[in-house]
Formats: sequence, C-alpha cells, structure tokens
Amino acid sequence: MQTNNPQVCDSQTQKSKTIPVIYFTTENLKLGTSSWLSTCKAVREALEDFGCFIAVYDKAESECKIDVFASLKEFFNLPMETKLLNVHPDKDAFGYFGPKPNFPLLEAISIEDSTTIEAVQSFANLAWPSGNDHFCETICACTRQLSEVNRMVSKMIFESYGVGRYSDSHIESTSYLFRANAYRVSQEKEPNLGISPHTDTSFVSVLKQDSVQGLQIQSKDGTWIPVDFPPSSVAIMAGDAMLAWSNGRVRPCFHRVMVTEKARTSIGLFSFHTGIVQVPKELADDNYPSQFTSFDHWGLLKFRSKNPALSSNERVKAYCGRKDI
Ligand SMILES: O=C(O)CCC(=O)C(=O)O
Ligand SMILES: [Fe+2]
Repeated sequence: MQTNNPQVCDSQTQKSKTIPVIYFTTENLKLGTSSWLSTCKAVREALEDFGCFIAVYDKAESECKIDVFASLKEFFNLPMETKLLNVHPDKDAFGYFGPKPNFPLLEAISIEDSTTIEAVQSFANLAWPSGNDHFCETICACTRQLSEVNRMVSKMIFESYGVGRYSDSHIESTSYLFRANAYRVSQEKEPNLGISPHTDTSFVSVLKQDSVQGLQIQSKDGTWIPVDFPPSSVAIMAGDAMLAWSNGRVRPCFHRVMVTEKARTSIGLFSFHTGIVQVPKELADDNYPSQFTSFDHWGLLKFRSKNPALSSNERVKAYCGRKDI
C-alpha cells in the first residue's frame, strides 16, 4: 500500500482467500497520476490471481438516480406468454431465456448493443406493444454507467501491461451486451444452484446485484469464495477473450450463483470486440511464449455454443491457440 497516495487496494484481503477490493475513487482514477498507476497495477494483479475483483466507488460518484432493478422486475413480472415473445433461438445473445429443467431458478434477458436505444426498444416493443420508454431509458442509462466502468478497466489493463497505446482503438471497437438474471428461491428438494460454474466469453464483465448475495468465484486452489458486494460496488471479471489477449497471464473468472433464501436479481455488462482482437506481440516473452493468434471475438461466442463441453482453457486454445507450437 502507498504511504503518500490515497488507498488503492485492501491489501489484507489480497493475502487471504478473499477477493481483492480496489478503490475506484476520483483520486485513484485520475489518468497518469501515481495513484492511477498503483490502481492499474492492483487491477492487473487481481485479474492474474483471481480473474476478478470488487471495485468500490466514491459514494457521491456512484449515487444512482435510476432504479434499474424496479424496471427489470416490471419485465420479469409479465405473464410468461408475453416474455416468450422475446425468445429468438436464431440469435445468440438476444432475448428472453426462461427457466430450464436443469436450472429452474433462473430466467434472464440479454440485449446486444444495449448502448443504443433502438436495440432496447426492439426488445421492449415485443413485451409492451405500445412501447415502454421508461424501461428503455433505464436500461440504456444503466448500460452507459456500467460501460464507463468496463472501459476504465480495459484501459487500466492495457496500461499496466505497457501496451496503453493500443487501448483506444480496442475500446472504440467494443460493443456491450446487457444481461439481467432473475433467480427465484428454490422450493423443497430443488437444488439451489442458480447458474452453473462458467466463465464469460467477454473481454471484461461488470456485474451489479440488488441487495441479495449469491455469486461465488473459484480461487486457483478450487475453493468457492462467496462474493460480498460492499455499498457502491460492482464485481469485475475477466472473460475468455482476456486469456488469449494477455497471452495466458490473466485467468478468466470461473463463477457460479448459489441462491439463498431470498430472490435475487443481477445485471452483467459484457464487453465484446466488434472485430478482431489483436493479441499484442509485446506480451510474449521467454516466460510467456506466444500462445494465441489474433481472433474474432463474436466468433469465439459462436464457437462456444457449438462446443459446449469444452472448458474455458480448452475452448480458447482450440479456437485461437497457435497450432505451430
Ligand atoms: O448473477 C450473477 O451474479 C452472475 C451472473 C452471471 O454469471 C452471468 O450472467 O454470466
Ligand atoms: Fe457469468
């Protein structure tokens, strides 16, 4: 921890099996300052060790004027036949996903390109035939807030690996996928697994929850750690794309949700490159010989849906691992 700089990271928790907590204060986010550089380093270390960290904001900065969870409740409370109008089996990442026999507790919605009001409207217009401006504005506003965090984290990662000059072009070619998950409480004899262990396909995922806990992440030794969200915080996770981009340094976060005795809603904002993710040649050295080629990010998502049995490492290696080594 710095002596002259504002607090960046909770160093006690980093030593134990608790997920690192990193302070995204106004001071720590001032580009180019020594606190900013310390924060970038803390972010990189957290992602290399856990694939995950908790970002805590200044209370005043994060004061959220929009109640996105109320808007989501309005959708999830609609009759099932109305929600089903948003099922699009042909679209990978858009629409409504109802409870499945293996995962009866979860229903979810996904909206690709949710920074654009049109994308949110085409979802909302099916659920509410005369439209629902409030819902659309709320989802867009929430996406804008979380996408700022997502961009900041990407910038920090590029910076801390010494390839900051590539970050703007990467970020300019990024689109955001919004997902909301609603978990009901399990009934007698039902397992309380809300979402099965997985990694995300994103570059960076930003996760926000209502006041109910349930997210767990797996540490390197296989222990499941419950994630505690302090006030004004979000969880940041590395996705599969970052494994390849970082030439194997960052481990994508393996996570699951165990539902407690209360219903829970969470929001994820996943960043996807709209074209080819360039794997920086600077990230290959004697310790990390070049393992991956540059790759089409949405192609990785399609490859995943065709190869559901592969683990995250197997998937990324099979999709864009160098075949010549
Ligand atoms: O509900 C959560 O906390 C996690 C959701 C999640 O893992 C996902 O949407 O990919
Ligand atoms: Fe996830």
